Amino acid sequence: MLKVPDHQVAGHQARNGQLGPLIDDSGRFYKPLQDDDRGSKEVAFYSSFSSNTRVPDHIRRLFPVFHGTQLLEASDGSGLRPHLVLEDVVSSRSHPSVMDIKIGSRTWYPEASEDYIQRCFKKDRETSSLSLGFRISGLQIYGNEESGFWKPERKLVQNLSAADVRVVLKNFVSSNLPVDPNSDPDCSFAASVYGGSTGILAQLLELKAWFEDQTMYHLNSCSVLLVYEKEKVLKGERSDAEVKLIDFAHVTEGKDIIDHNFLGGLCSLIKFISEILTSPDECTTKACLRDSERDKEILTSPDECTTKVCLQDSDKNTNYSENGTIEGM
Ligand SMILES: O=P(O)(O)O[C@@H]1[C@@H](OP(=O)(O)O)[C@H](OP(=O)(O)O)[C@H](O)[C@H](OP(=O)(O)O)[C@H]1OP(=O)(O)O
Ligand SMILES: Nc1ncnc2c1ncn2[C@@H]1O[C@H](COP(=O)(O)OP(=O)(O)O)[C@@H](O)[C@H]1O
Repeated sequence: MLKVPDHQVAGHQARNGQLGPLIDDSGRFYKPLQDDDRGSKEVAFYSSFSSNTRVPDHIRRLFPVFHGTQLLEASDGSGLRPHLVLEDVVSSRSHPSVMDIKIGSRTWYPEASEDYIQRCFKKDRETSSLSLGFRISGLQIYGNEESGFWKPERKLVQNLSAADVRVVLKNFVSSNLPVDPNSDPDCSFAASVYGGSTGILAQLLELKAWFEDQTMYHLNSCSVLLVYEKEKVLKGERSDAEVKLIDFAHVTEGKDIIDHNFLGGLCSLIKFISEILTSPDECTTKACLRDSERDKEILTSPDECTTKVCLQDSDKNTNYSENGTIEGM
């Protein structure tokens, strides 16, 4: 029996009669192929990647397992449609905390249509992509049985400033939910989720080492999904924190060239996470910016804004209201 996923945090969703992914009880994730060439491109990537003997096993396990394609009734009622059959990477967890982070300072690529490039370029400028090399596309953080999940609105998440991105990466591994305006994220799960020899940082570093070498694929507009189960951490069990790469609708051939765009974004994410582990109370960037308007100033007129840069920790400027939205942005 197919159903709408409970723990999807970004992308096209199968709710309200729309076209989106479905899951079953056996741990499979069915992603519908879109009408244009995005669907066929993603199938081509998974087919190539899953049979590519040059991909080492420790890298392969950072991608969902691919089980081919299957014709299924689409979620929008339009009839039979081919779907990618993938491993459902959250299915083994009952209350997964999940974050989707789109990697790369540019999500467009020269081979795309002019219209697509313009749309991507606008989103990259308006989000943290251009300034940081990545943007948070969506997330959910499990609190407890009473509070359930904190799942901020996607548009809000995508408009975070550099400083706010750091706060959200801290929130993701904190026991106090962001809805409490009086408490800073305590980062109490940082060591078990981000740290350790098998934690998220170690997995991202393995990925980075591979991207320093591989020239087969350029992962344009692709995301890393960070997943963990809070209850395991609370029980003192070994953390199940995982990194999985998803969304390959815009992959292009590497043509013997390093994927600098992905590699740069990944390095930036690694820096944020490393700094949370080593100095959770300190400011990430030397020049913390008061708000995202300042980010834009730096990008548009870098020489003019140096005097305006504020050295104050802008964590203090972020307040979460009771309904989970972020105030003061
Ligand atoms: O439709 P939208 O505006 O939600 O845009 C989708 C994006 O949502 P977002 O920017 O997060 O709001 C969406 O981004 P996320 O996966 O949510 O990060 C994709 O970029 C999607 O394009 P594609 O299917 O990968 O080609 C985007 O779909 P298209 O607009 O390219 O169809
Ligand atoms: N293999 C998977 N297992 C579980 N969840 C997934 C998987 N692939 C994607 N998702 C969920 O679906 C969301 C959107 O996926 P994505 O492939 O980016 O779709 P789109 O092409 O519509 O943007 C992700 O943010 C994640 O929550």
